[in-house]
Amino acid sequence: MFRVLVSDAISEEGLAPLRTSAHIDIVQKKVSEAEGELHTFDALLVRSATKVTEELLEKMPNLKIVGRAGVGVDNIDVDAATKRGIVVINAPNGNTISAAEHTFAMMAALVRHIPQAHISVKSREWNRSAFVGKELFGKKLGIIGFGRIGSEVAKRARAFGMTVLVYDPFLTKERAEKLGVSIQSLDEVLAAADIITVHTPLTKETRGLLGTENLAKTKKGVYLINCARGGIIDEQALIPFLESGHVAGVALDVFEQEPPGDHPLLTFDNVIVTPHLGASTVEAQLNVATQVAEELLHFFEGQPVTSSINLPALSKDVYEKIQAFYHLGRKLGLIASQFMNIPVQELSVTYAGTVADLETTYITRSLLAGFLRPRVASTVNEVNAAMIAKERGITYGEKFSDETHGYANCISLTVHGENKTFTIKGTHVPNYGDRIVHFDGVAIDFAPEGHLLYIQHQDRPGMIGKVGNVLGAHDVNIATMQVGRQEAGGKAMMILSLDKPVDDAVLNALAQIDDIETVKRLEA
Ligand SMILES: NC(=O)C1=CN([C@@H]2O[C@H](COP(=O)(O)OP(=O)(O)OC[C@H]3O[C@@H](n4cnc5c(N)ncnc54)[C@H](O)[C@@H]3O)[C@@H](O)[C@H]2O)C=CC1
Ligand SMILES: O=C(O)CCC(=O)C(=O)O
Repeated sequence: MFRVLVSDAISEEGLAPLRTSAHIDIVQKKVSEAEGELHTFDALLVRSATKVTEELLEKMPNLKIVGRAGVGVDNIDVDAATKRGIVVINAPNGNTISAAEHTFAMMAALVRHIPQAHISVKSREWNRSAFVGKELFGKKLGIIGFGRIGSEVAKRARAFGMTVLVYDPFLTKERAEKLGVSIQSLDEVLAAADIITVHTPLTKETRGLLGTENLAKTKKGVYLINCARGGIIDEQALIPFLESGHVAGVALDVFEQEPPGDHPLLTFDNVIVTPHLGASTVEAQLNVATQVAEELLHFFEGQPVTSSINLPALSKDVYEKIQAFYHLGRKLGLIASQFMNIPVQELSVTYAGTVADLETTYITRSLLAGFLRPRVASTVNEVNAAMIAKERGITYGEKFSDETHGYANCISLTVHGENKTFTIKGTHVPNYGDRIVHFDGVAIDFAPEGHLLYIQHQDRPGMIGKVGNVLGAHDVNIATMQVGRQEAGGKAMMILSLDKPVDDAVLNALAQIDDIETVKRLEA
C-alpha cells in the first residue's frame, strides 16, 4: 500500500485517478496535523502553501515522490529532495491559460482602474472623472520571460492590437519567429514598454530583476505586472518609483511573503492586488490535480514519469524500449562496484549495437545508481546518483562504439580505480535475459542474478572438483557454474551461482586451495 499525504487544497475530481487504485491510501491533512505519521508516507502532494523544506523531508524517511499541483517549485527544496533520491514532479502546463488570462485581467483592471472604481461605486459614489483610463490598443507590452505563460499573454496582447516586445535570454530565434515576436535586450524592453509583465521563474538571476537600477530605465508612466513570483519585482525598490509617479500603477498577484501582511505597497491606490489567484480556476485546478495524480500513479506502477524536475524526461514509449537495458545497466554497476571494492575515480560506459540508438542517459543513471548502492548508506537511485557521484569525486561518461563482440547489443563498463582498472561487458538477449559476456579480461557467459561467487585461479586440472568439495563440505549448493580463461594454463576464472549466500568461513576455505588467487562474493 502506498500512502499519499495531500497537504494543500487540491481538486477532488483531479485526485480521482489515485482513488481508483486499491494500492493507494490518500490522507488529506496539513503537514502540521500529520506530525505523528509523517514517516509513513510514500508521496506528498502540495500546491504552494506547504513548504517542502529539508527539515520536513528529514521527518519523512519513506518519501519517494513529491508532486506539485502547479508550475513553480520554489516552495520545494529540490536539491534536498534530489540528495535523498526523492523524485519531484510538477504539472507544467495545466494552469498556463488561467495564469495568462489572470495576467490579462490584471492588465485591463490596472489601466482602467476597475478595482478602485468598483470600491468607489460600492461606497455609493459616482465619480466618473476620477477613473479615466488608457486603452491597451496601440501600446507596447514588454514581456520578460517568454515561456508557456509569457507566450499565451503575447497572443492575447496581439489580439488587443498591442505591440509585443520580448526579453528572454533562453528564447531561440526559431521559436521567437514561430511565435511572431522579436527578441529584444532587457534594456530595450525596459526603455520602450508602456506596460511590463514578468513571467520568469524566481531564480538567483531573476530575484530583484526589476530593482532600483532597472526600474530607473523604464519609461515614465510605465505600468508593471507580476503574476509570476513575488521578488522578481523588488517590492522595496518599487516604493520611491510609485511615490514619484514614475510608475503609474502596479498589479501584483504574488508577493515576496505570502500573505503580505501590513505591506507598505498596499497603501498605494494605484497598486492593485489579488491573493495569488493566477491558477485559481476550476479548469486549472482540475488540470493540475489530474496531471500530478496520473504521474503519481505511473510512478507507483513503476512506469516513467514525464514531468520530473530532477530526472531526465522519459516517455512511456522510450521507457519500454530501454527497460531491459536499464536493468542490465543496474546489474553491471552493482557487480562492478563489489568487484572493485576500492576507491574509484571514473566510470566509462560504452554502448554498442542496438542499445546505442536508444536514450542511454537513463541507462547510465541506472548503472551509476547500481554502482553507488553498495557504497553509500543513504538511498541512491537514478534521481540522486549523479549528485552523489559528484560529491564522491567519481566522474562518469558515455561513449558509443561499433564493437558488439558478435552480440546484437553490448554495454561495457570500465571502472578506473587507483591501481586497477576493471571492465565488465553485458548483453541483453530478448526472451532469454541478461548475460555477462566479459569479466575482467576473460570471455565468459553467466546470468547476473542472485548469490554469485567469483574465483580467480591458475588454469590447472582438478580446480572445479576442489571448489565443489569445499562448497559441498559447507552445505552450499551450486546452481550454475561458468568457467573462462585468458589462455591455456594462464589466468582463469569461475563464476558460480549459489542457492544461498556464503559466509566468510567458506571464502577462507576456498582461498586456502592451491592456485586460487582471489575469491569474492558478488550479489546481483
Ligand atoms: N500566479 C500564479 O498563480 C501562477 C504563477 N506561475 C508562475 O509563472 C512563472 C512562469 O511560468 P511558465 O510560463 O509556466 O514557466 P516557463 O518555464 O514555461 O517559462 C519561464 C520562462 O522564463 C525564462 N527565463 C528564465 N530566466 C530568465 C531571465 N533571467 N530573464 C528572462 N527570462 C528568463 C525561461 O527561458 C522561460 O522561457 C513561474 O514563475 C510560475 O511559477 C505559474 C502558474 C500560476
Ligand atoms: O497552486 C496555486 O494556486 C499556485 C500556482 C502557481 O503559482 C504555480 O503553478 O506556479
